Amino acid sequence: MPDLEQRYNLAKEQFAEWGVDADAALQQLSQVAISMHCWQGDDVTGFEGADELGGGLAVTGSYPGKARTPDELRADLDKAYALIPGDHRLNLHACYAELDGATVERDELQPEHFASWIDWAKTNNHGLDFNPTYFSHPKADDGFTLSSPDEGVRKFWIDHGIACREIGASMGAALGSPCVTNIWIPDGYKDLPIDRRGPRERLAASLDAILAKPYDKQHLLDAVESKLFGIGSESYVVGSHEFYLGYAVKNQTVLCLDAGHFHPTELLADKLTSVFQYVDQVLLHVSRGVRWDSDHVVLLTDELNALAQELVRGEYLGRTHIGLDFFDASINRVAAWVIGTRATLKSLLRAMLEPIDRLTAAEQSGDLTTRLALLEEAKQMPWGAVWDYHCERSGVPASDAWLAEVKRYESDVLAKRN
Ligand SMILES: C[C@H](O)[C@H](O)[C@@H](O)C(=O)CO
Ligand SMILES: [Mn+2]
Repeated sequence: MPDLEQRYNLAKEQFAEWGVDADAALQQLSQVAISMHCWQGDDVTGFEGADELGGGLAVTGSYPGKARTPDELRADLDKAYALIPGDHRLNLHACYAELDGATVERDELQPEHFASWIDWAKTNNHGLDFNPTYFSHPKADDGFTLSSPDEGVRKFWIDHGIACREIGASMGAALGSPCVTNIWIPDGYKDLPIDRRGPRERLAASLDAILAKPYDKQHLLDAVESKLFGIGSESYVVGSHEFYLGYAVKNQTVLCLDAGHFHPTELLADKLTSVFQYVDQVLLHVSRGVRWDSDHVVLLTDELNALAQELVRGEYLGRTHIGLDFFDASINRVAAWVIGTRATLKSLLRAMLEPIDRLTAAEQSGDLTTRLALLEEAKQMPWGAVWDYHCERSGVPASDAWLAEVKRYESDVLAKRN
């Protein structure tokens, strides 16, 4: 049985015959930092003592071993990162503040409440991204936050957004890498609204107030995220795709596109070349909806491959922030991170190993037969040998060897939590 390097060298030759440089693909892949989401580790619970998940979000499953404290969550994240090739980021939500038993309302959060996260990120070479938390809170219980008709409620959430931008900017400054701070709100109606206009006008004004203060883009990048519907907001979501696309174009914020936030047959891949005509940067929330926005763990699906192909073929990686957004409590949570992050990296590697020049030449000369034939043959090229070698060279387990590590961690650590 040839070792991984020998297998790689054989694969590399085969790719070279196709006109593809496998070394260059691995070099490009190693530059990609995926923002792994903290909320997969504890079913979006956070550390404020919330006992119910709000905002029309739902996590199903009761797999044992969920992280209960910041230290447990960081230990679980460490384990996951150790099984993924490359240096990656962490995406934090405001409800993961460390308050040491004090009561600090969300509109009063400060960078110091995230000091341990920042120290940990610095030590482990992770960039940080951030999100204000507009759900799982009494002031969001009626389904409205930044678009609420109640001025006091609206002000509270505007101040939360302002506090979170300050926190994001200080994370970015401390780590020397811009912190993408993403606004997603759950606001909407279960049933048919009469006034669709008022909430959207209020949301636009609230966003303007939150984003009024300019920050250095080396520290903070603002993003806005749309959604089609949530549980309890089936008929109307204030922050729809059209709303935020318009807002992002007008204000040149980053536009967040979540794979689960569109109609089930509507795919993100075809949206990228359109939105990149009008916005400079995109934040992707890589997710996997099954029949609805179910936030299943990301796998190497056709949909994910198509997304990666668009990023690579269009040379958009430098303008794209890739974050994960799924939460599954029916399987080992560390494994969920590893499966989803490795799948996302694999999709990018496969796209980087495509014979793009030959495909483009075929298309431009009108030889659509060759284009289709090459696309099909590309599927059986030995990209798996390239991936395994990349894992080994990056010091992480190749193939399915990571699973034994997760199982060991489960019996040594997770199973002892109750
Ligand atoms: C927890 C996140 O803020 C959330 O998943 C958001 O990004 C979203 O996609 C809501 O459906
Ligand atoms: Mn999302």
